[in-house]
Amino acid sequence: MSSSTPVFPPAAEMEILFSKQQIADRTREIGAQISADYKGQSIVLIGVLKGAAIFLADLARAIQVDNTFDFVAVSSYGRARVSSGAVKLIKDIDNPIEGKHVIIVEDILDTGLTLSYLRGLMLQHKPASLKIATCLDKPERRLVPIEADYIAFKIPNQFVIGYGMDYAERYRGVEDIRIFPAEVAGH
Ligand SMILES: O=P(O)(O)OC[C@H]1O[C@H](OP(=O)(O)OP(=O)(O)O)[C@H](O)[C@@H]1O
Ligand code: HPA
Ligand SMILES: [Mg+2]
Repeated sequence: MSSSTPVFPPAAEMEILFSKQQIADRTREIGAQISADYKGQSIVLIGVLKGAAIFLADLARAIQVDNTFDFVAVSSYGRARVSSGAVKLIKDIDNPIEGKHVIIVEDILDTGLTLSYLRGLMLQHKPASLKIATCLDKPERRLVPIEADYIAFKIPNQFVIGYGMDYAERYRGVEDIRIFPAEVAGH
């Protein structure tokens, strides 16, 4: 096969890191934690397209307090490989968040470049409070100091797919979080 031919092995052949059931259980726990922390208040969840869409959909249904949600999209050129890590906003929030309790929702916190950029941007809108919820945290890869307030799972430095996360836009709909084979990622 030519080296430029994309290889998309079946997800079923990849090792499961977290099963659909484990993800559902942790999401429910985080939803309960958020519901307790914001008791009697309203919150705005801001999902970061596209990866966070699926976690946000599940998390929103696990939160018992009044909530709305919105989405932002960013483009990142060479983010994973270049430490300059320029990030640009390509879709802003639809509704104002000034004075609101905001939680940015991500699928994965990796180098931290996406979330530190978004955090700075959202703070300019003067929310009453701003927190971060992420399904996965890969602390070993951090290039900028940033931590999430709600984390479903911490993971080692392995490339994962599923539950919203992609390899070349594939596998986002895979229900478990699986380890993408390093030999394919590095081909
Ligand atoms: O901490 P970082 O190193 O910035 O990486 C994490 C970000 O990278 C991925 O998104 P990506 O920009 O690949 O787009 P996607 O959400 O559409 O997959 C992931 O969904 C996070 O948003
Ligand atoms: N998988 C998918 N997308 C990602 C990852 C990962 O491990 N890290 C940052 N973006
Ligand atoms: Mg993303």
